[in-house]
Amino acid sequence: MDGQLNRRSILPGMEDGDSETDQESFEQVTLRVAGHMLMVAGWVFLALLLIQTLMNTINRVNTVAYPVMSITMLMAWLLSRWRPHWRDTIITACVVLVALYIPFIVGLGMMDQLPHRELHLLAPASVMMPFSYLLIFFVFRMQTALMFSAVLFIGYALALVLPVYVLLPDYAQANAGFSVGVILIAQPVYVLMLTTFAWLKQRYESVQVRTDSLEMAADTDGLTQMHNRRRMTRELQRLLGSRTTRPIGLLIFDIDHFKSVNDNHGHQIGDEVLVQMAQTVKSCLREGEIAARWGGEEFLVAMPVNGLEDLQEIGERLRSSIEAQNWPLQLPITASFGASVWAPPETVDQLVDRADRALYSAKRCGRNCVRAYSPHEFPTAVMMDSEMEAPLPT
Ligand SMILES: Nc1nc2c(ncn2[C@@H]2O[C@H](COP(=O)(O)OP(=O)(O)OP(=O)(O)O)[C@@H](O)[C@H]2O)c(=O)[nH]1
Repeated sequence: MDGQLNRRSILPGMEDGDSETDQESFEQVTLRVAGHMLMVAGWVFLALLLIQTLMNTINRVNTVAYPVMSITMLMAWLLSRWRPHWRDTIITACVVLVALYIPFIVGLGMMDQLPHRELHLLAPASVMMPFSYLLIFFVFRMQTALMFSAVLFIGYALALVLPVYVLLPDYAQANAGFSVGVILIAQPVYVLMLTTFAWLKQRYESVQVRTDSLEMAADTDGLTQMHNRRRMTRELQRLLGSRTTRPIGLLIFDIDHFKSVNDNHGHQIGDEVLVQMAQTVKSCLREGEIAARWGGEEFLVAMPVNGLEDLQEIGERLRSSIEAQNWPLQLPITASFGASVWAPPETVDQLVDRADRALYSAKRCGRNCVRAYSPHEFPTAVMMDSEMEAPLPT
């Protein structure tokens, strides 16, 4: 086991690509639903205006707005075909436009048409309604927002309908009644649009949470909960790319004779040692230092240092605190360390490779020690296990 987990190993049967496909199809669904909603809202809106025109109740504002809105929507449609990746922005812009426009225009129209001062007050209220819905959907979750919106809508409908029949004389009722009808139809359309967006947002958030936890799992070692190799490589690249004034030091260490721990006491004890090792490393970390399980029984720590000596001191502190730990079954667990300081412009691989060579040197020197990379020492540094002579943990 190399300690590296990826999505495949976390969710058996789930391929890496699966989640990406999931997300892609979700985005497609999102856009399709939003597009359908916009189209429905647009058609309802145009139909309402068309009815008004046919019934000759259109006012001077609508005369300008009708062609303007039609042209805007046509251009939005053409634009989204021409630049598909702008589609969600265009759809959002159009929905906001239509959503604001419907009550606004109807409100103005109503002000034009209603003969009684009392009813004039209701017209601006129709402009305020969408903002109220918006606020409700902003504050509450979808189901609660829907409930409040329904209550608000019923109250508003009564406030609109009753005065028309109570206050207006017969001759004005038909005209005002029509405007009131248009306003009332606009309200559910608006709530429907907000509901759709609230639903899409909820879906998006749940996909996001799932994606984040998958990302997290893909970057974390399952046994020790430390960063894994994949994450550490990224962190190292970030560290080397950052403009820190201090040199970057790297420690790589490997538990001594870990195979014999497994062979003599079983893999479960081996795992316990690895978990305790991770806790020991984490407890020794200071701000700005990062650690990972690099693979198997190998760990890596990186941090800004003042030089190679400083790095060796940090390694020595870690080595002695590992040695001083109370390990499962009182095993005499120790680790050997390799240290190297980044020499630009070398890559992450080159830096790790130099630390790894120093680690071989530490193993060769009897283990349980810290060795720094020295370029003169390593032309033939790779040693066989049999040449190493530290005592085995029993
Ligand atoms: N329990 C357990 N063992 C692991 C895990 N990953 C790797 N190992 C074991 O770690 C051991 C590594 O052994 P070697 O590479 O021979 O190294 P070593 O015995 O530590 O010897 P030196 O490094 O030379 O001191 C192998 O027996 C692996 O099976 C793990 O996740 N859990």
